Amino acid sequence: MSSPERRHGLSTELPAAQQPTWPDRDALASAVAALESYPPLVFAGECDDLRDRMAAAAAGEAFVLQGGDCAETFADATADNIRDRVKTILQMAAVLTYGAGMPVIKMGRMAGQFAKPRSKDTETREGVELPAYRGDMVNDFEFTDASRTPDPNRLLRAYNASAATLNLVRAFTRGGFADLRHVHDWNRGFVANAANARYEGLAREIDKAMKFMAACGADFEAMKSTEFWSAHEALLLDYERPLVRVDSRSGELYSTSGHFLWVGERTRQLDHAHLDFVSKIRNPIGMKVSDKADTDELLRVIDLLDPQREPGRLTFITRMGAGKIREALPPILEAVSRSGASVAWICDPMHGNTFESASGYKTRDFDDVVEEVRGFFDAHREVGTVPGGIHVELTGNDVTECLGGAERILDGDLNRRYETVCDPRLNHQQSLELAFLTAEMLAQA
Ligand SMILES: O=C[C@H](O)[C@H](O)COP(=O)(O)O
Ligand SMILES: C=C(OP(=O)(O)O)C(=O)O
Ligand SMILES: [Mn+2]
Repeated sequence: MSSPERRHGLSTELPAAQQPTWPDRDALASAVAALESYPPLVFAGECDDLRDRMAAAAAGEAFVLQGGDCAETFADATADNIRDRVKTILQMAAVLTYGAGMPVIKMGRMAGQFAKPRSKDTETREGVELPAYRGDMVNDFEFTDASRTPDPNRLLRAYNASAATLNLVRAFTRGGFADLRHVHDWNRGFVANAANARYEGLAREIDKAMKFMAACGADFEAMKSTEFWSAHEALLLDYERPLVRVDSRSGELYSTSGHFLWVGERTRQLDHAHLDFVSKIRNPIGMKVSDKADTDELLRVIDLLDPQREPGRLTFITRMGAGKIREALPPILEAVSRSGASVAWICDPMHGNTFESASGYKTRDFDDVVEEVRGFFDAHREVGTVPGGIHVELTGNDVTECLGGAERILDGDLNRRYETVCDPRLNHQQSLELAFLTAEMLAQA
């Protein structure tokens, strides 16, 4: 049996928060050995390319859009769901590209987002206490003892679901589905809906720009495909460590589970395993930063993860809450700027704005989401730093999980299609609205 402890010198000595307790250690060892033998999902050279793209975002020459489910599930990894999520991201990206006047780096919270940190280790329903759902990579959402018991075979199912998802994403984005002319037509359909009349002006401007490009003889054939990157939280170390590989070109370590990995708010302790793990891989990496982040601690994180101050290496994904960002973000931006690090800044307007609705659903209000993005742009303007992108939990489906938006989803509507197994996502319509509103902010930035 191979030993994950010694593989590539990736330590398992350090404490790691939010890891499951696998009851069957032999099954875990077999699953880890199988993962070690599987082909990489991404190639190191692609990760290098993405690092270059992220350097442009850090410098204000590109804008990042990261989007996808809070928690992917095996059952929902269907062609239709994947297509509709990619379509939503492409539509948002087209609008943002126009607003920003810059390339948009498109990244799915996809093909690996199968593990979740939780506030509590257990969940209690009607007096029955079971392990919390920790993502399909660990256990099943169904509330039974058997389903909630962590099962290491799920690590292999997660790998397979990620491989199938990434394969289809690559096919969609390279095989003609991403044609800018289709994407623009879809967006015309969106503004044709009377509820979205507010966005007609911007859509008309984009229409004119497309006609202008066509008249100038722009090569639309070259715009039939696009780069699209995979990203997920590097949470479950029994999945991440075995998928680390030595790049045959450089001898350096890369995660091959996704192009971009981030460390979450609950696992970013400086002396713990997750930051140590990402410090050892060459991929572009991110870390979530809440309003509770201490600036001295962030400077030490930079020294650990980006000692060479390499543009594109490190991204901070801020998630502070609409009511806190204007106060909490500027001092952090100032301190990080002074350190000389060239980090990319991305706004996650979701995780600081979660609350329980009167009817008991975990939800977010669309207005809070927009307000946090506005606060993000304002904070960067105030300090003179670069707002580099947004990070959104979304789906291409017409779910009812977040309140508000032009369709005015109310608390009483949430039960109609509340389908997430973890956090509430913007639906297709709300996602496009956010893109139009962010494009307006970018145009003014
Ligand atoms: O996306 C992540 C959630 O915010 C995290 O898993 C915590 O959720 P919980 O408070 O429902 O456990
Ligand atoms: C758990 C998540 O976020 P955070 O680490 O910011 O809480 C998430 O992105 O789903
Ligand atoms: Mn989430």
